[in-house]
Amino acid sequence: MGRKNQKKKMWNRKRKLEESEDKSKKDRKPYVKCISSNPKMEAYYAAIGLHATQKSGPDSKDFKPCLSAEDMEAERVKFITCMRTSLRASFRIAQNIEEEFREHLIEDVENFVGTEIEIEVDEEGNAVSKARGDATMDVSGTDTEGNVTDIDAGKTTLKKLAPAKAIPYIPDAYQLSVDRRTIRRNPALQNFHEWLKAQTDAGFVTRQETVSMIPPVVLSPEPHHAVLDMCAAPGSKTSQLLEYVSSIPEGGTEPEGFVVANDSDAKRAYMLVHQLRRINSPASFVTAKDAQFFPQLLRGENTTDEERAQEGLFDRVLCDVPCSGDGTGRKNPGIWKHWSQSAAHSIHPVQVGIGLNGARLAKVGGFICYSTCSMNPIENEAVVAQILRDADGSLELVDKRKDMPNIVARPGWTKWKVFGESESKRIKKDRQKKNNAKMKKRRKEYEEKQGNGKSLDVEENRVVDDTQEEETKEDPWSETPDSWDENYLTTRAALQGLIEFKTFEDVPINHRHHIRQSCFPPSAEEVDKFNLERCLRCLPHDLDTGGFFVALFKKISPLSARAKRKADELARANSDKYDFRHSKHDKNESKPNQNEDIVPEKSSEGIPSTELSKKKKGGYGFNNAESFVTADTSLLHDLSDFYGFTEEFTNSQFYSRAGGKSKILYYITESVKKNLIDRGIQDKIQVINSGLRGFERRNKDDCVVNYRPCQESIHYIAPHMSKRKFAIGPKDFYNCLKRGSNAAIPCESFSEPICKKLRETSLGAFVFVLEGYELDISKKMYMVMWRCRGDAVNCLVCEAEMNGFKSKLKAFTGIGEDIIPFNNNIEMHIEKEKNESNEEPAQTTFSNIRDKCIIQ
Ligand SMILES: C[S@@+](CC[C@H](N)C(=O)[O-])C[C@H]1O[C@@H](n2cnc3c(N)ncnc32)[C@H](O)[C@@H]1O
Repeated sequence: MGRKNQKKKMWNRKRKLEESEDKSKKDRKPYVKCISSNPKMEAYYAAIGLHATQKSGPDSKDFKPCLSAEDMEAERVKFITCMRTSLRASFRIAQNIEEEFREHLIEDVENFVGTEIEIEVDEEGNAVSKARGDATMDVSGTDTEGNVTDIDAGKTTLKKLAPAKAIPYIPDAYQLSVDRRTIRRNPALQNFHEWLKAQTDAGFVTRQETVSMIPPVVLSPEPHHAVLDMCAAPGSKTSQLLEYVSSIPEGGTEPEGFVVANDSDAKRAYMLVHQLRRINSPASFVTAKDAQFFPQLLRGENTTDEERAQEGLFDRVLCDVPCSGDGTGRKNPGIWKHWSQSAAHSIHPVQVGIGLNGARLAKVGGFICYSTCSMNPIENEAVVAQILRDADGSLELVDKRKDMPNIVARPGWTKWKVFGESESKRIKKDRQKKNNAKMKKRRKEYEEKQGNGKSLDVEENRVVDDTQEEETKEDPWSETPDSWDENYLTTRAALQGLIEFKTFEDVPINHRHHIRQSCFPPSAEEVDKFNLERCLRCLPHDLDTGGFFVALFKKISPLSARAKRKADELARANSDKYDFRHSKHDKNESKPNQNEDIVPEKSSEGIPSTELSKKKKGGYGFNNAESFVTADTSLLHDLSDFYGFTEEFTNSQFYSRAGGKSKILYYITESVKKNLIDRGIQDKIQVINSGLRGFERRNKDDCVVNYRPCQESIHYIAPHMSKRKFAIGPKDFYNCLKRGSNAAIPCESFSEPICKKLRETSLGAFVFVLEGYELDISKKMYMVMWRCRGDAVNCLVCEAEMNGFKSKLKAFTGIGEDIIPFNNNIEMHIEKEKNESNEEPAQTTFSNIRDKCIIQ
């Protein structure tokens, strides 16, 4: 093609791009506030008694029944008002970082958001966006009472926001008085946002919803524990669990515990790997499998009697199951639009199946946590009751309230009403037709002729009330029920298509596969036995959070053969009905295999086609083409020689996923190898990832050993290195940090002895460690470097980790600078308050609250 034509094509492409950008700008709809309302959801929750209990006193953590209609209405209003405000953002400081450094980060938090902050708001009190001048965010209810500052700044004013609060039942966690969008977009919070991003990238801080932090704290694994997270993606709870098991025992060089993070959706499991990379721990093992079929990991003939007696491998199991998610309405507007009671019934059997398999996989004496972000008893207490029923006395519920003294959580319910949704597909279609403008008009005319505004759909036993539908469209949440009488509330629910079934026998036979016996409340005898009140029910207005449910089981004996059979049957029935097995590996499987021992599958049936094709190309293991296999021995020998490892170390801890001279060698902990790989986990399920990248092959062939260590695992590998490792002082360390990632750093810029050593070092990778931290591995002060051809070295550390090093170096030695200096205005503000009141400004310290927050 001639040059002229090429240019023409390029200009055409550019023009088209500009046109499409212009078009998309024009088409961009203005920000419209989503109405958080759903009449059916409101009618359902009122009818099943969500507003029937209240706090015993304003600061009480106990609850009592609402005895009057006024009390119930007050409860409803509190609930609704809260549900309609946007969710406050929250974050926590990682638990696996050094105490000294944690204190430093807490100080940063105090400086940034520990005092009242003034932010710019528009005339309606909405926070002003820095990205789009016209867009505004809802921060209503976040200001300190009546404290709107009357400073005129054109159309905007300054409004004082309450300081961040330490979350009293989660260690080192904070809840802000603004939502995520405001943090992202308001200029007053820009520095704090930058700080938050940098610390998140470095793995020291995790932005996580407050209630989502509860299950790992309830489980509180010990550092040597084997933990299973059955439904793990996107991984916020997994990273929290990983922090518990990532600590290195005294005298050791790696964690003893591990977390298996599983999700049925392989794509989501890959996202999980990305999320966990921040934590930089080798103690994770990511798999993709329907949790109902996650296998028992016995060791065939080598299984000991003790292992058989314990039944499961895991000390802690988290079942954060898929759910309708109606507790997340404060951050997910879609919940309001799409809520349906059927969703709870549909997901209920899968939730029971996952919980039961979790119980089977736990050790006797271990704990299983069941959690959902739904408020619906069908997904909560009904599931817990069925798990207890099927487990036949092997499990008991544990009340964690006493270990989390400041948590406000309502007791689990022992009775509830069961509703079915009357809307069949046909009825739904009809209703959509009715809402069609033309149909509506005709219908109105017809009904006027009939002389009333209502018609009864006899077939479906459903009252259709158009006038009501019109009214509720506006703002159904602000509508007080005419009466709090139970019968009235049930009828009101019927108006929304919700039909109550008093007993299972009332459920029409053709609906019983959907509305199951297990959805109904337990019998009086079971109520006494199950102790459902020990569950934690978190309602949004109790702690200004999302809605959440948590139950903790203790496994007191192995599951009976009958219980296991039941679990198998349920899982099989569910897998026939629902396609939760997103992974390619799972889709070819139809039988649960919990009771199998590790017999590698011999047949080639059930192998994903991609894996088969890989086999044809590469000729490696067919069960799991991505299996971890011990790396090439000659390569490991060369590595040991060049970096000074013992061969025992390299031979046992480096794996490749493709065999031969693969691009990456993975570093896997002894405990992951012994408990998972050696037990044949790879023969049973799809393994997505494990360990950390230990060595990476270089494309250039200019060095004796063409593999360089990776920064992500260097803290675990370097203690075993006896060659090419240099301890340097803080100034030399900072010298590398200030130059940035991959920049050439002249040898002469280091102190004289280090410069001399560097000049004597041959081409290739080496490691710097901060003096005094050689054996203090948990502080992670190792850096991967490269000796270049000229008189220079490179620092092979990415930008995010460089920032992390800067923060730590400043905290440990006082040298260097903080990555994001905090807002000077706030400093001035504290100073001003101090001068005015001659005492410390209120709420500037979190330490008091932190002291109370030691989880036992
Ligand atoms: C509530 S989310 C889990 C959230 C996660 N624990 C966290 O804290 O980030 C539920 C997850 O379960 C997965 N899932 C759905 N059905 C599953 C099944 N049968 N087995 C395993 N995972 C499943 C979904 O893909 C989804 O990622």
